[in-house]
Amino acid sequence: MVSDILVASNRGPVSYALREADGGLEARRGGGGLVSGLSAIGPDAGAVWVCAALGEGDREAVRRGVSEPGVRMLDIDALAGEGTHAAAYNGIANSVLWFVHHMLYQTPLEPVFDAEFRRRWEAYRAYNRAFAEALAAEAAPGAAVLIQDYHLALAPGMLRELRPDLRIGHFSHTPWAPPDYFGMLPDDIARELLNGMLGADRLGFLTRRWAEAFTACCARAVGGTGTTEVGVHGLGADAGFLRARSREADVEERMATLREQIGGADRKTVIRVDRTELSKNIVRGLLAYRELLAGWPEWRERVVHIAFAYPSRQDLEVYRRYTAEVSRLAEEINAEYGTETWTPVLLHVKDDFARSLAAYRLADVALVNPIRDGMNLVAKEVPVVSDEGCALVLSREAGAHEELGADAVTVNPYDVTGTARALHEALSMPPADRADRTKRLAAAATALPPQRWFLDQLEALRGGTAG
Ligand SMILES: O=P(O)(O)OC[C@H]1O[C@H](O[C@H]2O[C@H](CO)[C@@H](O)[C@H](O)[C@H]2O)[C@H](O)[C@@H](O)[C@@H]1O
Ligand SMILES: O=c1ccn([C@@H]2O[C@H](COP(=O)(O)OP(=O)(O)O)[C@@H](O)[C@H]2O)c(=O)[nH]1
Repeated sequence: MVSDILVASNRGPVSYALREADGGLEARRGGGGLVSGLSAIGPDAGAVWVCAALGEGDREAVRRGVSEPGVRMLDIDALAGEGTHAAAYNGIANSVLWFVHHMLYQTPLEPVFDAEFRRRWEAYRAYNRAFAEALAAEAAPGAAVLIQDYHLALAPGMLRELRPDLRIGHFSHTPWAPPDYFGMLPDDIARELLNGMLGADRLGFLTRRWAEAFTACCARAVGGTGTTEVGVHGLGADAGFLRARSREADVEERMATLREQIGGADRKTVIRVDRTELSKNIVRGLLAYRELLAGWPEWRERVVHIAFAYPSRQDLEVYRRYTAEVSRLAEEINAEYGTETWTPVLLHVKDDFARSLAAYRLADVALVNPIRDGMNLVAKEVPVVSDEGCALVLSREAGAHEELGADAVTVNPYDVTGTARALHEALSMPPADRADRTKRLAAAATALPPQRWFLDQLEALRGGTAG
């Protein structure tokens, strides 16, 4: 199969689970914002989406030749050697590059760039090469290839060598680290990474801030960005899809269940929906909620915090520890403040998109307080779906803050007391003000819908109007 438009990313639009009962394969929607954004494009665009097999179910699907239209899954371990995917995805992408861009290291102890790191880097190269080779084989002459994210930073340069005829784009869904922080990477690795990306004709970022940080890193480490164009495309929410999906029966059912769990009809709700991800700052969010109950006792019995923290990157020990800490803290708050008739925190850890939409619809306040976040689509989805208006408490370090800051209650994510105060302010917002702000937030959140976001990049890459 040769195609004129290719998309490449680690996580694809579906993943497969093996059914224990009969050994059959069950397809599920992939999680996270990259998939939410790109799925909206759909197979109608004529694009082929090349992605990695992420678990045993996916690998079995590749072996059995099971696939979805327009999706081509790569079994990286079969192509590049057993263990390559885990070493590249867990060992480099998520525990080095993600940590650098989100500035997550606790620097007295980490990072340590030693011989083990170099071995994992080899695997990261092999993983990128497997993608580059698959893309080179699938692409029609002169095709446009849009490579996604930090997992695939080397693929643009490798693909350029294999197929100089292609138009190659790369898009970063994460923040980009400022030069002083990026400078922690060994110099040769930093240069290899930047030069790999600069193999693309065009690089895209979610905000001007991340694009400028990238350009500054290039200026320092490799003397500039050369002929590669750098553009900004602020991925927005898909209003049509979200509004229709959030009115379906399964969402209504979940709203009823949530209302039961909340208790009293006049109780207010503060919601959050995230992967259990270090950068999402869930622990400080819970600490802030506890300070709200301590410092503004009038909210006791009158508010419930619904926290959806669905599993993410559980192969990494630091994520497992973080997940346990989130549960421990939620239990502690419930033990400290809960009564016979009131559970202050409802923590749910199972990935359930319909339930998330139900929470979006009924929330009074949404808490989005990441330490750093490329965009944060949850902040954009809530105002689109909300039934009666929802106040948004938003970290100034989320990419979404550039577009939504004017109508949100802004917080410094490290300032727990400030976040507690912001929650109080948001809960106290007069309903008319809240509804007006929600309308403006929804308009800003949908300014660049995913389909447009994708087509703008495609046009710019093919030499049309730059975004
Ligand atoms: O694939 P995972 O390891 O499970 O992680 C999920 C995704 O997380 C990151 O998403 C980012 O993309 C969003 C859309 O542009 C953006 O709103 C958000 O701020 C980012 O965190 C990651 O960049 C993706 O590659 C992952 O698939
Ligand atoms: O149970 C859920 C809850 C949410 N989401 C979606 O996951 C995405 C999270 O994207 P965001 O940009 O906020 O953060 P990321 O997880 O990509 O860092 C949003 O589109 C959510 O609607 C999901 O797939 N399953």
